[in-house]
This record gives sequence, C-alpha cells and structure tokens, in this order.
Amino acid sequence: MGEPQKRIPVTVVGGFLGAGKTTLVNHLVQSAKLRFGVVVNEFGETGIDGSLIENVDADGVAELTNGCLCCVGREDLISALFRLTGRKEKPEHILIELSGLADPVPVAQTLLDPFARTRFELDGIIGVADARNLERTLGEVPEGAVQLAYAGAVVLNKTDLSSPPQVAEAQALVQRINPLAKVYPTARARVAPEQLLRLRSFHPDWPPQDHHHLHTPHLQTFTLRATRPLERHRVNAFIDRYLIARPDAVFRAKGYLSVRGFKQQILLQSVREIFSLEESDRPAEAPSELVVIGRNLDQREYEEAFRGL
Ligand SMILES: Nc1nc2c(ncn2[C@@H]2O[C@H](COP(=O)(O)OP(=O)(O)OP(=O)(O)O)[C@@H](O)[C@H]2O)c(=O)[nH]1
Repeated sequence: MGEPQKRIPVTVVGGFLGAGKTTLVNHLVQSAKLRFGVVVNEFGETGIDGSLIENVDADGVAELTNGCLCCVGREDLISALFRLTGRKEKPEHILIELSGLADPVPVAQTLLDPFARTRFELDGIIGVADARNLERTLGEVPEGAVQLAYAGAVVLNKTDLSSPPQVAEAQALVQRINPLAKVYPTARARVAPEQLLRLRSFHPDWPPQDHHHLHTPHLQTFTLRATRPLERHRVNAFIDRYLIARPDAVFRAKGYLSVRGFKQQILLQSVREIFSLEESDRPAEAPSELVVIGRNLDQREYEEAFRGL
C-alpha cells in the first residue's frame, strides 16, 4: 500500500506575449524555497521555452509542443503533470507557463476535473502584463483581456521600461478588467513568492459557467531556420529591418542563432521594438532557429531574409 498522496498545488501563469512569464517562473523557482515542477506550453514547435527555464533539472520541466494547450492539450497536460509527479523527488509545487496566446480558463478547468483533483490542487492563476505595452496590446487584441480577467494576481511587469503615468494607466486598466485581482507593479517580475503562491484561491464552484473559450485571432507563428553560421552584421540588419522596425506587426521573436565568431549560440529575444542578445550555453554547431509571432507578416519574405543571413 502506498502512502496517501498529498495534493500538489499548481499555479497557472498566463499573460501576453513577451510580458515576462518565463522571467516570473525563473524568479519563483529561484526565490521560493520549494522544489518545483514546471510545465511549459510552447507555441512554436521548437524547444525554446523549456530551455529558458533555469534551476530546475531537465526531468522537472515538461514541454508541451502541440500548439494551443487550451484546446488540444487536455490529455497531454494531465499526462505531463503525472509524469512530473512520478519522479522520486516529487515537486512540492507545479507552475504551468502558458504560451502567450492561450486562454487560462480551460487549463484551470482541466486541473479541476475529478481525476486531476485526486493529485493536484489548482492554487491560483497569475496574469503577467507588460506595463509599457498593455494598452496597445489590448487595443489590437482585445480578446487578450481574458488572460487578466480570471487572474487572482497580476504581475504588472517592465516598470523599468515604462514611465510612472504609463504604469498608473496600466494598473487602472487591469483593475477595470479585473477589479478583484491584486496588482503588483514590478521590474523583472520580482514579486515576493508568498504574494503569488499558496493562494488557494479556488473553491469548487469555480470556473464561471458563462466563460466562452476565446482564441487570440489572426496571429501567425512561424519558425525560421538556417544551418550555416550567420554573419553578425546581417543579423543586426535583420533585427532592425524585420523585427524592431515593425512593432505593430511583430509582437514577439525568440530563438537561438549561431553567429560566425561565437562559440555559443546567441539567444535573441524581442518584444515589439525592445530586443536583447545574450550568449547562451548552447554550442554554436546547432542550427539557428527563430520563432516569430505577429500579424499580417509575409512568411516567405522572412524565410528568404533569414536564409540570406
Ligand atoms: N527591461 C525589462 N525586460 C524584461 C523584464 N521582464 C522580462 N524582460 C525581458 O523581456 C523578454 C521577454 O521575457 P519573457 O520572460 O521571456 O516573456 P514571456 O512572457 O515568457 O514570453 P513568451 O513566452 O514568448 O510570451 C526577455 O528578453 C526578458 O529578458 C523587465 O521587467 N524589464
């Protein structure tokens, strides 16, 4: 006879593309004194998001790569959760990081189904929003509000890139969408873990009966690939011309690039017109891959431009 199982709290982290979900997950893993399991929902088919999770060993991270977790991933999600808890050292808390396009409600519903409830307890939904871009994003993609509407806590991130009036406006906007949420303005998602974990915010009559599952429409995602090393000056020109010069069309890009002269791959991340380049720990022999998410983009044009780097 096994010992009775304690239910493991699960926190769902949702929010807009590039708002800082992975940054928050890494911060929680690093600062909360708990053994974590992490489920990452990739929107592209590459393993980029999983590789960005730090301080959790590979067996403690489950990647779901089949697109929108909210519609096709129910069984996958439950299997991933059971896989994480099948380890000898069971996680004490599980974080599910949604792709920036997913609706958190069906995921929360999955966790509340009777089978999942034998082992897991939905602890809370956290929404991550980018204080600098929130108004613009909601203007373009109003359906995105669902990612904040059901959150118990909203991390209003990137205050370092926003002016105080921008932060105040974004905070007011979040409270209009969700007057019940606690809002934490911050940079680099540095909110004290006890504000976000072990909230036990769900009672059995959740979820709302009238929730209609929403998709964020008209967004494209594609992966650009190249096998030979890229030239640095061409990469710079590509970033200028195809990513940051089109902030209303390219919402998010991230990937690993092998650039001539560098022994490790370079991690490129962009969120609208802000971008960063960092040396990663991946060897530069691997092919370059860049996931691009945006709207009204000519994929062929991007593929050709990337091939020419
Ligand atoms: N300046 C600044 N940059 C930030 C902050 N938080 C995150 N970033 C950067 O913003 C980019 C996106 O952050 P992520 O944590 O990957 O965002 P995400 O929401 O997980 O992204 P997706 O999963 O692609 O939707 C990265 O380059 C981060 O380093 C912040 O508070 N300030």
